[in-house]
Amino acid sequence: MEHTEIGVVRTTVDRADPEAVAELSKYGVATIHEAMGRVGLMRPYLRPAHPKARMCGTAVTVLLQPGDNWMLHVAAEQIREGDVVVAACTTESDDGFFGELLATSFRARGCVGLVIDGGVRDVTDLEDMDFPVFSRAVNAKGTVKATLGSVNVPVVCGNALVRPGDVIVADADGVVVVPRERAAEVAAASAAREANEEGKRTQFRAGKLGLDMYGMRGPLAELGLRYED
Ligand SMILES: O=C([O-])CC(=O)C(=O)O
Ligand SMILES: [Mg+2]
Repeated sequence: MEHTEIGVVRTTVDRADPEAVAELSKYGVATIHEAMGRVGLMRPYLRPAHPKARMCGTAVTVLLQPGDNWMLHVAAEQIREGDVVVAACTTESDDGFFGELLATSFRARGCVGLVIDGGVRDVTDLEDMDFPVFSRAVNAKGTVKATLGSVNVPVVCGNALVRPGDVIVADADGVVVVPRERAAEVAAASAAREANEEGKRTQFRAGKLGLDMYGMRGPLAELGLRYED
């Protein structure tokens, strides 16, 4: 997707249903990604800026220009309780767009985390604040406020399409985007998947092998797998 909308701030966002967001917050990124049909994952170069980072919320999207964090300040005004800010950039840039000052501002507006296809700084402070951030880099290099981008337009962040109001879940495994219309359905599918895994876990704990649980012996024999002394 091309980033074509520059100089726009959409002030009305159709956010995912809060109950579905609360449901999704119970599940890990791997579970949600699988339950969705193996789609929606951002690229794995987006990493937590500190180990405990985890978040679930509705997206306020930002389109940044490289080396310029002006639109993050514009976005702050659009944040509502429970939002995650998702910041993409018109072209690759790993400067330190965001730090503890912006985190303080975002949190005061109700923001529960940031995903940014760019760099962040002040990561020790972010950890002390327990403000979850996922970024492509940690970089002390600062940014300017000189060029227009956009807020609350569809963006591509970490190779995934994010529309304002979509659900973002991020944990140590990565970042997944759940389209806002699918939030309740994906939460239900995640619950079913988790129940299924609990069944398998119980059997593994009891010593059962995947070979038997998944009926793998027949296909392996058909392919000619031999057991030798
Ligand atoms: O001020 C900035 O441009 C980024 C930063 O370090 C902060 O938000 O603390
Ligand atoms: Mg700072």
